Amino acid sequence: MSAGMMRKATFQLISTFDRKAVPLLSGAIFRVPQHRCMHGDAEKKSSLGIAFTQKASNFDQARVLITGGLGQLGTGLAQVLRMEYGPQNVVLSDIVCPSRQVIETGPFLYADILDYNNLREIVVNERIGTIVHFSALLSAVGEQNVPLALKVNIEGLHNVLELAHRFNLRLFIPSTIGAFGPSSPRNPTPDVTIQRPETIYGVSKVHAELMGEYYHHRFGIDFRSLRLPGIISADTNPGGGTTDYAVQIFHDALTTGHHTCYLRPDTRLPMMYIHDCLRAIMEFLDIPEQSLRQRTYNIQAMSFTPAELTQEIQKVIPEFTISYSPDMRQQIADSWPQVLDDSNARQDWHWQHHYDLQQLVKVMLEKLAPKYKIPEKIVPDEHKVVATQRT
Ligand SMILES: NC(=O)c1ccc[n+]([C@@H]2O[C@H](COP(=O)([O-])OP(=O)(O)OC[C@H]3O[C@@H](n4cnc5c(N)ncnc54)[C@H](O)[C@@H]3O)[C@@H](O)[C@H]2O)c1
Ligand SMILES: C[C@@H](O)[C@H](N)C(=O)O
Repeated sequence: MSAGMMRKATFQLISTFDRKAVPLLSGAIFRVPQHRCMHGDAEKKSSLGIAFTQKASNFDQARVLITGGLGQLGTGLAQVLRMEYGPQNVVLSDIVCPSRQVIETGPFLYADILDYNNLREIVVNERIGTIVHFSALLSAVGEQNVPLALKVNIEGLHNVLELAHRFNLRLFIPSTIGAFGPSSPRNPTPDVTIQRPETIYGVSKVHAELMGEYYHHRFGIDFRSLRLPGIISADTNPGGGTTDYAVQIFHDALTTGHHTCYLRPDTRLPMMYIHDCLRAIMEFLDIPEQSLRQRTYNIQAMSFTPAELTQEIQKVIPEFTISYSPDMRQQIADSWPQVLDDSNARQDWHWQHHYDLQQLVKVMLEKLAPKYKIPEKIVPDEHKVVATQRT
């Protein structure tokens, strides 16, 4: 399949989420790095001492490994990467059982982020050139099991950094709004400011940002990170964070008609529709190194409170109701940014979000209604999502 056809196919895939709101994903993202094992053309000498150039074949192309790939973000990213680069060139991995669909759509491997030798074996055997490191315990589950969060989020990170160093891998590790704390400015929160998070998740993500940047400066590793808001998706479930209500509320609106929210009605947090998130990752990884003034960028799309989200849902489902019963997640949310300042991302690599609150509500209801066998007319035509290119 030609590159153009692949991009068209990617667009078609994306258009199953939302027919018009996502543009074509651009050019080559994962340039083949100078892998120490075998990548690229190489000057070799035969046993007779005759020099010849060994051409890189498809077999020698560097490939992408996604760790923690069966969570909320991994399968979606694998889908878009595979449409661009071929199913075999993107290896999903996790420690949980893959669905039949995962097994049928491309390579999947068991990979415990705490098992360095197994990871090294995978990098060598699978000719990995880029790691997208998604394995983590999120903010709420991290607080419930701090020893495990320390292991997965910090020891796991060290394993990935060591592999990147040894094999000269490219490394993308998402960070989060949770990397800020109560002493950070909250509205807006700039890229470089006080970072004193009060969750083990946040502490481990600041550690990841700093360690990644250290490995970049010290060893030249192409480390990149985006501080993501709460991600909202209709296709996958969130993994135990503080922003999860903003997904569950849509399921409740279409089933029971009532949502009990664990946050107060006025709790404002940055959020993003999954398409914008996946597109941001793809675009960010495609930026030439010299265009990046920093290695870790904030990205922002929308910020809303549970009360504002409810109002927007009620425009489509007027009988929907909400009640509030704040729990320990309230304290976490109160320490996080309300709005991220992402002006550096917008300036350096032209980041733009496409989905605002109104479009988010429409696309989520449109996508979830058929899953609950609710006629699509729940979203009246005038509320259907239309393409928007925000300027
Ligand atoms: N989803 C969001 O709202 C959001 C926002 C900001 C940043 N992020 C970051 O993006 C990344 C992916 O997020 P997500 O929402 O898909 O997370 P998730 O919780 O849904 O998935 C994490 C995955 O890590 C796996 N995992 C746990 N322990 C592991 C181990 N020992 N070895 C290998 N894998 C292990 C889990 O099985 C799970 O599938 C995380 O690093 C997260 O911090 C997510
Ligand atoms: C914000 C993000 O890091 C995750 N959804 C959490 O709430 O923990």
